[in-house]
Amino acid sequence: METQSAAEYPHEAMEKRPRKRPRLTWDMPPLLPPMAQSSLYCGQEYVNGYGLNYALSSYYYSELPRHVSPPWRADDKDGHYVFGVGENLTPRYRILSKMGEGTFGRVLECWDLERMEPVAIKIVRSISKYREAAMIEIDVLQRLAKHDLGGSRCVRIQDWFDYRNHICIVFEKLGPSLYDFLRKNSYRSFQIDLVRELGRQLLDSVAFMHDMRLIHTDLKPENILLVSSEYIRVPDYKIQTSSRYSKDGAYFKNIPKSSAIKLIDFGSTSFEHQDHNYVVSTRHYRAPEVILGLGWNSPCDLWSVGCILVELCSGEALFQTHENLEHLAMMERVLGPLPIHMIRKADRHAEKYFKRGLRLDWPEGATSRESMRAVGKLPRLQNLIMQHVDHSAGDLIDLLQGLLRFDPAERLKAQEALCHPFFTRDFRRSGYPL
Ligand SMILES: Nc1ncnc2c1ncn2[C@@H]1O[C@H](COP(=O)(O)OP(=O)(O)OP(=O)(O)O)[C@@H](O)[C@H]1O
Repeated sequence: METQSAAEYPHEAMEKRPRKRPRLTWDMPPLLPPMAQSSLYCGQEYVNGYGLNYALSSYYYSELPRHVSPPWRADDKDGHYVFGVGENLTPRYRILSKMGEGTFGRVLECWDLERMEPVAIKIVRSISKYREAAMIEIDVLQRLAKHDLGGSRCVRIQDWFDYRNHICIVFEKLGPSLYDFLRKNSYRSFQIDLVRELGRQLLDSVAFMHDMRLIHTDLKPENILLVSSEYIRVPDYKIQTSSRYSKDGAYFKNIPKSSAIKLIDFGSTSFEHQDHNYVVSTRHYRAPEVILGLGWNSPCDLWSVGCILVELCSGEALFQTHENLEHLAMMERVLGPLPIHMIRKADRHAEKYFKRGLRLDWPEGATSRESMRAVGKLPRLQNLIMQHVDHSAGDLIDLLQGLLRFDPAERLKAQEALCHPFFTRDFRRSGYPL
């Protein structure tokens, strides 16, 4: 068994969906990347999909004084800060690479020249609505940090500042997201003991937030980061019996060396006392009450956890859809019929998905044969789990049925889920290292 770092993963040709799915714009076709204005600045991300290597950029930047910020330059057309690898952000932080991008801004790996350690800095777009949301995120992060004494559940904020009209949030640097890990591992599922350990930590973090009357609202594998980038390469016995993967190296899969995870992205976090009727969550993880316009609260996070656990077991998102009616049809296919009392309360935008206010307008309302096929090929929850899980399937199915209850009032709460036999029963199983 060899130990490697996730940053060294080969990019495999099994792309099924974009690296990062925008929260609310996901239902629209993804935007093409803007033309690289200059390969020297933020164009670095367009060089064959990889960042410029540090040595190359430090060649360009060798002329710059070491401890100053670069001269002011205009933001790009989307309000993103234009950066160059190797230059300083402020005199304290040197930019090493780009780690990620979301709706709110870009996350850069930087070297903290004061504490001599790597950090991740989210540079928020210089657009007022994102600046305002960033200030709320900072408030949430500071509340979480105050109460999460061990700092083990949510990413730690180290500092924040306003730089050239960009709110910059300095975080501890974490490893890849669970989504990145699955993707770079050809979407091979995680073994059940790892799913159990990830699920336990995820629910513990959600319970912690809910105790503080905070609702994350955007839980998804992209927003769950492994603390460490290290992984182990092991033989993949499941796949050795399948002819699907017979290329070189395909008999191996990567598993994280440590299962420790933390939540990130509190940009959409909401307070429980607020009025909740707007649309939240990334499509695949969106709860039925959100789609039906019934109003939502903390149970919407537990629905997302249910979808995430299925994805970790199967390797693929459970509800791969872009539209509401198809999404509801998929839910019914996997979980059974929607309760009539929820159908009756659907708001005026959602009532069109139902026939005479009694049942889903499906398959009559389907937009294409392809859509009907996508729904039709989905198995029932029990079968789906049995296909992927060898032991503990019964307990896992029972837990998922509690997390994926249509009625939010009946859905398991995070603390209740943590007490479920899937987590508490003694299987004399091999624990997964934290
Ligand atoms: N502390 C961190 N350490 C390592 N990588 C990080 C860290 N924080 C964020 N990232 C990377 O940056 C990406 C974007 O971060 P984040 O989700 O906070 O941005 P966002 O703009 O709020 O995204 P969204 O569009 O989902 O709201 C993450 O998916 C992850 O890959």
